[in-house]
Amino acid sequence: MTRADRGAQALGIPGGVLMERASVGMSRAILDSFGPLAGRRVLVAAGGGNNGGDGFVIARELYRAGADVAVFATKDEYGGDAAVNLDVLRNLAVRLVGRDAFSEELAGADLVVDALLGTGFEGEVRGDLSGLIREINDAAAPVVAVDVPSGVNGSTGEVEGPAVRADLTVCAHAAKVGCVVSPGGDHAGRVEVVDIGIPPEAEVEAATTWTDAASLRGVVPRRTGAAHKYSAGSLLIVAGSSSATGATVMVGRGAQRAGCGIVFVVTSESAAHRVDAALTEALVSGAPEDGDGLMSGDAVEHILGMSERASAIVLGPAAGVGEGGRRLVEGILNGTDLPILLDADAITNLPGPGALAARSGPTVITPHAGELGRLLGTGAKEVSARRLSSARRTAEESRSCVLLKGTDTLVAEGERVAVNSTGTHALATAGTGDVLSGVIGALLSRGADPYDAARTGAWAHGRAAELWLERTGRPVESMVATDLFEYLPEAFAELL
Ligand SMILES: NC(=O)C1=CN([C@@H]2O[C@H](COP(=O)(O)OP(=O)(O)OC[C@H]3O[C@@H](n4cnc5c(N)ncnc54)[C@H](O)[C@@H]3O)[C@@H](O)[C@H]2O)[C@@H](O)CC1
Ligand SMILES: [K+]
Repeated sequence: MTRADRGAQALGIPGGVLMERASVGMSRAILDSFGPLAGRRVLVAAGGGNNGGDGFVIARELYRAGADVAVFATKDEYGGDAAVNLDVLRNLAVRLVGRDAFSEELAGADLVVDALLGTGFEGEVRGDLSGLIREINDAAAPVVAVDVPSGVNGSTGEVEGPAVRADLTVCAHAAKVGCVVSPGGDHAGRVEVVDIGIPPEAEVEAATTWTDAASLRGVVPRRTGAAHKYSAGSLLIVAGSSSATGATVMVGRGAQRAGCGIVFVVTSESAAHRVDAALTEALVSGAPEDGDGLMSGDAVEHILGMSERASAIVLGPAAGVGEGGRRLVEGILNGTDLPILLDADAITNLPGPGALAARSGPTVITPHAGELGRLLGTGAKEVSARRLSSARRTAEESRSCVLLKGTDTLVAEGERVAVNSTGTHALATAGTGDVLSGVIGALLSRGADPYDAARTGAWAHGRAAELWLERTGRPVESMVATDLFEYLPEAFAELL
């Protein structure tokens, strides 16, 4: 954003013009959501930088719309465009209030505009600003954040101290990373983007992008007229144990609904007939198991033999954790160059991200924060606090594609990170992760590259859950993972 902003100014567009356009657009968005504001009390809290400058223009615009506007400015002296716009307010019937009157204004406000800190902020909020932020969060009035909720790092989504909890965040030019990546994203409320007039010459290619349907056009591999079941994608699923067959079935059915031509399954010998009965269209075989009913290291040979008929492998769900599992994972990773997706127990069986770096074939891992925390040795809490950098770091150290699950599922590979746009908390239920592995595995088997397979899979999986909610009108709590199968085809249809 900073580079796009500077680029526009280097082309000759004055910073004050960008500020005016941003703030006028934001004001319109505010009025659309909370208007009409005639006679209503609005409190604008403005910080010392250009985010505060935006706040001054928004104050002027909402005043023009008839609101009773009070502005609290944190600094005594302003410079540049912010100073110009603060001076305009002195000529209008907008009340400029001091810190002593802030709390009282806040108590009487119908709407609060948070223009304290924007993209110029990082680290932990210093000084009196943290007190202001706490007060805003305790107030009854709805809160609109300008560009980024104050206290949220706009570039990473990290939150190190108090941060504003907004109902609406209005972003200039593009959604800020911090407004969509957790935990910052959980502070942003609804996110709206307003155009501020950045010309194409000043556009910057972002390292972090938003996976929406438009960004996936042309990415999903199509089945051609000359296809046979192998050319349409042949996936080998290595999963489950004698006592756990459900996950295997979920992966298989997810893969089938994501267009995989043929699914092979290898599972523990004593479970094979049950998986076979549940997966009508799949070819299921059993592999040697240990005393606990888990596939043992001895299963590697059988699995590698089966892999000769496959174009991708999904390795992991419910296969068990331990010495046998470790030998299994190691043997498969080193034994084939096929694209491999590792999930759940297969991730836990890895000694560290470096264990994947030596592979010559493509690898995708799909951990949640707990699994990634174990893999990195940092713990789930640290991963949850720094999702973007944790995913990036893992992608770098493992030289793999990393899908970090969450409400803001991230897909990281090399320098790139994609933030998924679909999904609902209905997905917070057992088995949905297995379905996701199957979907991504199917896309890998159909020839999609790992990054595209992972972000397409995440998008379609989230979209299927949204469609289930829309079509059935049922409460989020009642969704089960198998509900996704009916809606995956419709989700994919939206991408074709
Ligand atoms: N031409 C431009 O530059 C445009 C800027 N825009 C607005 O300007 C914002 C960026 O402005 P700035 O770069 O001036 O930065 P900000 O206004 O986001 O932040 C700078 C202010 O925050 C304070 N600050 C920084 N770190 C702090 C910390 N840890 N604790 C307490 N205070 C801290 C600084 O002292 C300074 O007063 C954007 O978010 C957007 O709202 C938009 O108006 C679009 C155009
Ligand atoms: K803000």
